[in-house]
Formats: sequence, structure tokens, C-alpha cells
Amino acid sequence: MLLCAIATRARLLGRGKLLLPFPRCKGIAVNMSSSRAAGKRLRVLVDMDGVLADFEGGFLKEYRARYPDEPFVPLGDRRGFWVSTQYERLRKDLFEKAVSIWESKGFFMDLEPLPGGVEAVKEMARMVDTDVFICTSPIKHYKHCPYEKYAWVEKHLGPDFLDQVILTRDKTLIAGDLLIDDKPDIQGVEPTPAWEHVLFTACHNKHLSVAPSQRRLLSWSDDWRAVLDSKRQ
Ligand SMILES: Cc1cn([C@H]2C[C@H](OP(=O)(O)O)[C@@H](CO)O2)c(=O)[nH]c1=O
Ligand SMILES: [Mg+2]
Repeated sequence: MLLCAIATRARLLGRGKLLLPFPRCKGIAVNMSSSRAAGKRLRVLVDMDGVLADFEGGFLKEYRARYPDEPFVPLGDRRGFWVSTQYERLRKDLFEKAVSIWESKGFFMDLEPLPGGVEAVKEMARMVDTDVFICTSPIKHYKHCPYEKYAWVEKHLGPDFLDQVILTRDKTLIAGDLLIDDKPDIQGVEPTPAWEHVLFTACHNKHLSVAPSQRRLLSWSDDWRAVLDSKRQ
């Protein structure tokens, strides 16, 4: 109630900031950035690995360079989200070899952008009434990955985009209208996340039949603009 009263009396400033009109509150900006508070802004959460950055391609290239004599899984034969699980099935000790690749310095930093992803995110960010966040999970071996994820965003999307990075191991806690993510099952402590999960097609999930209610984006050439528009009021 009080917040409502404050909000109605406040002057709206640019992107979701309210400047209180009361003399004693002069100059105090209250963050009203949530799409709910602003009324009609769309909030899009975009995953990083497998959606913007080519984790699978980068992994296979590095694995083959480091272990040229070991068996490997061609991208066309990938099944299941976790690379290490499939490698372990191939031969038990390949689990550790696979893990050693993404725990190495430079792995996340050097991932190539997936076609069209960076351009799509930049375009989304320019759309009216649209907020875009990169929502990505760091691996638990934290020595390089969190730093390199930020560095990747700075390199490919620019330093201003660093404000849009959300690092979390539990994406169900993040509120948004859409989550574009290549992981088929996104679970966490929140049983009913705010977002609709749009499954981004990747080599490991393309054979899965998804629930009729779940939407897919086949690639960044697919009609992601229509998916966003469908969520606007
Ligand atoms: C181990 C592993 C991680 N990842 C990605 C997912 C997470 O990033 P993202 O949330 O950006 O998709 C990150 C940590 O698990 O690495 C895979 O995509 N496949 C894997 O097999
Ligand atoms: Mg991913």
C-alpha cells in the first residue's frame, strides 16, 4: 500500500528508476526495475553455454587436442546433457579426462560464439520495454570459470553488458518472463519458477521429445522475436 502510494506520487525516471518527490527523500532513487513494478517490461533470461557460447564444440576440439588417442563422441552422437556422463559410459576413466577439459584455464573464455546469438541478444537489449539478462551457471571448480564468463561477455557483448550477468547455480530463483536455455530439465528449490523455459536446440537435446506445452528455439535463425512478442501483454 505504502509502496503504491509512493509509486503514484513519484516521477518515473528512464529505465525503471523512481525519484521520490518528497523533500526529505530528494535525490533518493528507488529501484523499480522489475517488469511487474514497471507494468509492461519484458524480462528475458538468456543462458550462455549451449545458447550463446559453443560449449560442445569447444569441448570436443580441446578434448581431441589433449587426448588424440582416446575415443570420443562426435557431436552427432551426443545424448544427454552432461558430457562427462556419456564419456564415462564409453570408458570409466574418460569421465575425469572430460572434466579436466572444462576445468582448464581458458576453456570458457575461448569458447566460440554460436551463430547469431550475440547479435540477437544485442538486438533484444535495444528493443523497447525489454530487459535482457545472461543467466548462467558456473561450474563448482571456480578458479577460472566465473572470471572467464564475465570476460567472455565483456569481449563479445561489451563492458556495459556486464551489468546484465547473473551467475547462479539455481536458475529457478531468478524471476523473468522467459528463460532460453539448452538444458532440458531446469530444477532448483523453487518448484514453480516465474519464467517459461524455451528449450534451445543443441546436439545433446535435439532428439528429445518435449512436452507439448514446451516451446523450442531451433537456433538463433529461428523466430525468437515472435517468442518474445508472444509474452508481451
Ligand atoms: C559439465 C557441463 C557443463 N555445461 C555448462 C552448463 C553451465 O553453463 P550455462 O548455465 O551457461 O549453460 C555450465 C556449468 O554447468 O557449463 C554443459 O553445458 N555441459 C556439461 O556437460
Ligand atoms: Mg546451457
